Amino acid sequence: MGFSAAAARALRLHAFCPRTPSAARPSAELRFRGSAGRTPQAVTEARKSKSIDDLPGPSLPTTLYWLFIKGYADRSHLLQDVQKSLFGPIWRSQFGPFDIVNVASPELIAEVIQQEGQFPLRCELPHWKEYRDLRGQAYGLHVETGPEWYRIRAALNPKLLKLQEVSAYRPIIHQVVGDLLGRIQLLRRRSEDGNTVSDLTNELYKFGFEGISAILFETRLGCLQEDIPPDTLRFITAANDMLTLSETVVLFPRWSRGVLPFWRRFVQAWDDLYDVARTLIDRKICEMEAQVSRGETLEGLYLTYLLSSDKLSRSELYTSVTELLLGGVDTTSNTLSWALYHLARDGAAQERLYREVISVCPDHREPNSDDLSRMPFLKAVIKETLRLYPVVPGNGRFISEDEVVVGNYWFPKKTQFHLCHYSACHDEAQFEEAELFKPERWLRGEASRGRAAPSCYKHHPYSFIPFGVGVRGCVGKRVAEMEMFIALSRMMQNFEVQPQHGAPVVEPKTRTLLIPGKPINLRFLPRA
Ligand code: HEM
Repeated sequence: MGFSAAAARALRLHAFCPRTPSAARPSAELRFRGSAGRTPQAVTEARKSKSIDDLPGPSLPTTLYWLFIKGYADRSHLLQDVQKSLFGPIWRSQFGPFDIVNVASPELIAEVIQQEGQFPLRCELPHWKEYRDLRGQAYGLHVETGPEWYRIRAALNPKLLKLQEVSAYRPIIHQVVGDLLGRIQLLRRRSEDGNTVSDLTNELYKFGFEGISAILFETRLGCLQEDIPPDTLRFITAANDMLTLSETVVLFPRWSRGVLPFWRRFVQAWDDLYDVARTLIDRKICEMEAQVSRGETLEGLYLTYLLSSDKLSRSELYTSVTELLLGGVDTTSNTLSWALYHLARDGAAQERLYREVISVCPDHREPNSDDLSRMPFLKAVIKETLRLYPVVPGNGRFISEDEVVVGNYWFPKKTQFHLCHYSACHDEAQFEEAELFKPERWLRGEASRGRAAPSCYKHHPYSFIPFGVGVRGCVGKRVAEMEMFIALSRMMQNFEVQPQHGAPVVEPKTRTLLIPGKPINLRFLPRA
C-alpha cells in the first residue's frame, strides 16, 4: 500500500525548517484554520459531520487482491489513482497494523497540512525507537517528537536551508561532480560500444553518497573510486540494508524478533551505520581539538558548525547526522537518473538545456550560484522530473495534537493520513498532458519555442510539493537542488546523452521511493 511504504521509509527522509521554505510555501489565501483554531461550537458541529467509519475504501481481500494478484505491490504509486477513481479523493484503507486515511487532491492535501499542528509527525517509527532504546542511543530527528524534535530540527536547520549558506558547499560538490565525470568517462570507455554506462542509477547512488557525506562529515569517502575503501563499502551497504529491512521489520510483531532473521539484520545494519558515522565524527572532533590547541581558527563546513554550535549532545549528533545522510542519497540520485533518462529521449529538450548551459558557462567553466540562477531551463528540467517522478510518491501526517476535519469528515486525534503526492502531480486537471515530460511548462511567461504552449503555474500549489511542506518539510532541499543543478549542468557541458540502442522504456516502481523499474543504460557521447 502506498502508505505502508511511505510510513516505513518516510522515516528515511523528511526534514524541516524554522518555517516553510518560501518556494514550497502555498499562498496565504489557501491556508485555513485547523481544528485548533475552531471554536468549541464549531468542533461540536464538526463532530456531527461524517466520521472515519463513513469513508469509502477497499476491503482487506480487495487490497490483497490488488497488491498481490494484480501486481500493485511494487507499483503502489499507481494504486493511488486506481483507488481515487473508485472512491473519490478521500478514502480509508486498512492493512495489517495500518489504518490510513488517503487524500489525493491538492485541496484535501492542503487541508491536512494546515491542521498538522505545531510539531508535525509523518508517522510513528516504533522499530527505529526500539533499536535506539536497545542501544541506549539518542532518538534523533525521526524518532523524537514534540518540542524535543523541534529542538533538534532547530539545531540542524541553519547552514542547510538558506541559499547563501548552502553555497559554501559548492566547491566540494564541484569536486565530487568532477569525480563523477571521471567515473563516467572510465565506464563508457570500458563498455562494449565505447560509450555506454550501464545501470546509471547505481553510479549516481555512489555520487549521492559521496556528495552528501562530503558536506556532512567533511571527509571524502571514496565512493566513486575504482576500489571503494572497506569502511565506505560497509557504510553504503549498511545504509541500504537498514532502509530495506526497515520496510520489512515494521510489518512483523515484536514476538517474531527472535524467530525471523529480519530484526537481527536490521540491528546489525544500524550498528554498522552508527559505528562508521561515529568514527567519522570523532575523527573530526580530534582534528578540531588539535586546531584549537595550536591556536588556529576553526574553519569547516557542516560538521564543524554543528560541533561548535554545541546545541546537540554527542549521541544526538551521531544519530542526527546519520539520519541526514539517509535522506540525502537516493533522493537526489534517482531524480538525476530520471532527468537524464528523459533528456536522452528528448533531443530538443537536451539541446535547449545544452545551449542554455554553454551560453552561461562556456568553455567548461564551472557554474557558480549566479550562473545557476541564470539557467531557468535547468531548473525546469529538475522540477518536471520531480513532478513526473516524485521520489517520495506518498508522504504521511500523523495528526496527534488535535481532532481535524478534512473533506467534511471529522477525524479523532492520532489519525494517520497518507498524502498522495504522485496522484496529485499526475492529475490532468492540474497539469495538461500530465504524463508527458514538458520542462517548458515551468517557464513563466516564456515562449515555448515551437512546442505546445504550456499553461504554466496554473496548478494548485499543493499539487506539487516534492520536498514536502511546512516546518517538517525537507531539510536537504537546498543542498539537493544545488547538487542536482551542478551535476546536470556539468554533464551537459561534457556529454550528449542518448538511449542505448534498442533500450526498453523504463517505468518506475515503488520501493518506498519511486525508483526506475529496470536499469537505465545511457550512451555518453563527449561534446567537442
Ligand atoms: C531530490 C531530493 C530530495 C527530495 C525530493 C526530498 C524529499 C523529502 C520529503 C518529501 C520529505 C518529507 C517532508 C515532509 O514531511 O513534509 C523530506 C524530508 C527529509 N529530507 Fe529530503 N528530499 C531530498 C533530498 C534530501 C537531502 C539531500 C537531504 C540531506 C541533507 C534530505 C534530508 C531529509 C531529512 C533529514 C528529512 C526529514 C526531516 C524531518 O523529519 O524533520 N533530503 N525530504
